[in-house]
Amino acid sequence: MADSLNDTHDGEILGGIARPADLEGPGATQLGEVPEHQSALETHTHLASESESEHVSQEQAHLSPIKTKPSPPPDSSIVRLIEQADHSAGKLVNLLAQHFPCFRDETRFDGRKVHFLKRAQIFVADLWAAFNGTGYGAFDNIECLTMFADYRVPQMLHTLGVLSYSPPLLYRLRDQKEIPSGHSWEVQLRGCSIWAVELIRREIVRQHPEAEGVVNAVLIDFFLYDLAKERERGVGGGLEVPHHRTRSIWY
Ligand SMILES: Nc1nc2c(c(CN[C@H]3C=C[C@H](O)[C@@H]3O)cn2[C@@H]2O[C@H](COP(=O)(O)O)[C@@H](O)[C@H]2O)c(=O)[nH]1
Repeated sequence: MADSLNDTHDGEILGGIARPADLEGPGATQLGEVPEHQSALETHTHLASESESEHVSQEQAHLSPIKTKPSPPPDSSIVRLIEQADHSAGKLVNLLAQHFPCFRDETRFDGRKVHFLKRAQIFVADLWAAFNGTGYGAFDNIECLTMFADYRVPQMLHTLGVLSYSPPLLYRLRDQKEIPSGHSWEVQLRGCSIWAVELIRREIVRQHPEAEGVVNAVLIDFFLYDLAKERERGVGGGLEVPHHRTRSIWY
């Protein structure tokens, strides 16, 4: 799935395993090494062992004290970040993930790192939608965002017959038992939803060439999410199976 995203879109799609080449920067490289509880901007510290401490204190006796300047607090003012992104939706997503650990929605699948960045992407899409693509909501490449991989859209895609589930997964969903965050099923539900929405987008464009550059994953996601909410209220036939249950901060 991810390889095809990469092959066909030249790394433009942000979610899934693909990561846009033009968005890789020092921040992006750093992300992989920063534990979730530690801000990417925090200084790396380590607790010295007892022998190290002794060694250090003997050495320090011969050295003048080192004056360390406290590092300035990170400028994570949201307007500054938006300006820094320079109208690139992908850049803003990565800046948000870099500055706010709670947006750093990344996991591993099949030995590879996967960047979903759902909340960072929905932030940018909200900005785009709320400002109607102008001012702070003006982005040159809104089409580089993926759908927002959580639990409503996969449920809707399944109800529409776009996604089909293996029997063990179906049992788990019907039982409404938890699927742990990062479990292969959860990652596949999210990843396949991204790919399914991309395939829907391509099919729309194939049938309506004038929709190229107009229809994007954000709009398809908003449509499917609203549809899922309607179906939940019993409008239009309900939903086939319950949505997956995962406790996580990433949705
Ligand atoms: N894929 C996708 N997920 C979406 C939305 C929305 C609705 N849109 C706006 C809402 C706030 C932001 O400003 C969004 O633009 C909420 N959610 C997610 O559903 C969850 C809320 O659960 P419940 O309320 O029970 O459906 C929560 O994880 C939330 O992030 C969407 O459009 N697409």
